[in-house]
Amino acid sequence: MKIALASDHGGIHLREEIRSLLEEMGIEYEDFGCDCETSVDYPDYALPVAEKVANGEFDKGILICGTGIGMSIAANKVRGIRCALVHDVFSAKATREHNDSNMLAMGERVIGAGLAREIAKEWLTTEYAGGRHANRLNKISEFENKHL
Ligand SMILES: O=C(CO)[C@H](O)[C@H](O)[C@H](O)COP(=O)(O)O
Repeated sequence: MKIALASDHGGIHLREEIRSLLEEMGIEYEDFGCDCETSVDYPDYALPVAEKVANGEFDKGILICGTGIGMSIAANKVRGIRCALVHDVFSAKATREHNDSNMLAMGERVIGAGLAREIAKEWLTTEYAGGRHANRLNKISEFENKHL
């Protein structure tokens, strides 16, 4: 599994935590920034990283900003992306099993490092359940193919 990782200025500390988690878990990743503590615009990070996941260059992506909201809104504009904004472990598991989410967004100003690590770990290790959920995802794909 290869993970694409990015944050804006509001998520750099949590991004460091996720980097060390990925290293501990032995998961390959590439960090796409941001590189500075000055203010940047989250779509400049969310959109290119989401495109790399959508085109298969990376298996999944993790995005962090102050709330995770801006990153998730931007990433979900890319066809084929199912980016889940998650701040609890139950939802991390559910969104992999039910939504086959291929991107995870979290907010550094919302949760602490310990919880973020637990969420990411659950999300990275939970498999998609398929079955009835596939019908629902197909409906989203059909809409995307028709309208985007
Ligand atoms: O998009 C967001 C909120 O929905 C992110 O949390 C950003 O990190 C945040 O908006 C950045 O805010 P700042 O006041 O410019 O640091």
